Amino acid sequence: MKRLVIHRLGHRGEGVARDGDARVFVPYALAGETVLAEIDGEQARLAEIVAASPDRIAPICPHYADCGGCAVQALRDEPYRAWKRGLVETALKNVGLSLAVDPLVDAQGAGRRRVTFHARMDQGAARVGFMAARSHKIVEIEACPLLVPELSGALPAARALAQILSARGKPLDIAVTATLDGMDVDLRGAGPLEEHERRALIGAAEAHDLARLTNHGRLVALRRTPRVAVGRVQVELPPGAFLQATAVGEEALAARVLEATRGAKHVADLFCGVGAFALRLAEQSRVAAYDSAAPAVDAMGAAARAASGLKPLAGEVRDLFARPLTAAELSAFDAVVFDPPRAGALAQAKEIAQSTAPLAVAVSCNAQSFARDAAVLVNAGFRAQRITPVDQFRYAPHVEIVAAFSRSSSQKKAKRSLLG
Ligand SMILES: C[S@@+](CC[C@H](N)C(=O)[O-])C[C@H]1O[C@@H](n2cnc3c(N)ncnc32)[C@H](O)[C@@H]1O
Repeated sequence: MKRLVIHRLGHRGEGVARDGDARVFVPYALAGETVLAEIDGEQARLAEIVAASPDRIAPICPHYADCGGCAVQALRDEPYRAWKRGLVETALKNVGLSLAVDPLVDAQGAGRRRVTFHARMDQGAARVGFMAARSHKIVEIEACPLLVPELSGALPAARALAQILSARGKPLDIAVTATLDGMDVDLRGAGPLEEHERRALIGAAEAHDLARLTNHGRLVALRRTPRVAVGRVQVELPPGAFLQATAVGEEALAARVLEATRGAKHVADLFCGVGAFALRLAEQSRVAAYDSAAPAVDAMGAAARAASGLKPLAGEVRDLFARPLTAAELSAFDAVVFDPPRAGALAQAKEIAQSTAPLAVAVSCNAQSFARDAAVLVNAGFRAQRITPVDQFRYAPHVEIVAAFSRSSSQKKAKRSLLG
């Protein structure tokens, strides 16, 4: 057991201490605290807080520090917000960008509208909950206070579904999304179902009033078609489709995307998903939207066709990692919005940099890949107008970012002559 002084909160939310020349990460310890910890390489297990930080508060959840979902729940609001905003500032500094970052926007709203539980089978019994941090151990929980009330039945439903498949002995991921029509559940890990399992799952879907149950995206039970509201439009959600974690988070990101692109006649929305931005953008601009997930692009298109008063919205299925929009293609747009997965969009950012597009709006769920892609734009003459961190994963080390980058017409002209 070692006595350690925590000097800062790291980017995964753990306390960072020094043990001689070595750096040690102590989960659940806060900056300024003196703790006793068991050290194992770079990691340490918090055994006792000898001197607590004045910023330490009681966590809201009894499973905190067990279930692995929340990294920082025992920190006062103000330092918590400073830490999250600092994640973005630090990532930018690490790529040589010293840019102003807005205060953190709280986007917890009514709670997270999607959750993935894990199930492990133990002698014919399903254990369902969250995975402990840095472990495959399942922590069985009673409820998660971060979820929307519409997901209050998600755990009992997940337990019932997992129990039906427990004889397989395979671990499962059970993704549950709250929709306008009830819970939409997608099972992963079971493989193809036997007929008796399918029948039992259909029974459980009825008993737990699920809107839809799919297995690896394949329909098991459809009781109501799950829809989500996107602005004033409704979208029929394809199984397993991406959705921003909170409704308020999606609105906060979309509001900033709309504000930045106001006045743009023709906008590209790259990595559009089911159209969280594209369907709203189509209220003010002509939009071309791209994503590699065909069901998402189809759902967005159907929603646009059913809506009235939207400007033209063209959806295209395209793998933007393998085949990013080229600089020449991008030059047709007045603004380019891109919202890639965690890996970021390096190839796409390089094409934006080479294009004559005057405005790029980056939305990201990863501060490191955001900073790397932002550096590509800034080095090509774009100036950051506004960088806003949005907190829809409260207590977790994830932060969403929305940032607008613009460049002057002389820089556009220089690019145009390069492109010929
Ligand atoms: C962070 S989500 C954003 C979706 C949408 N903008 C939203 O806010 O709901 C990232 C999207 O990238 C898509 N995607 C992942 N890999 C891709 C690729 N290689 N090419 C194009 N789209 C991809 C996913 O299908 C997903 O819809």
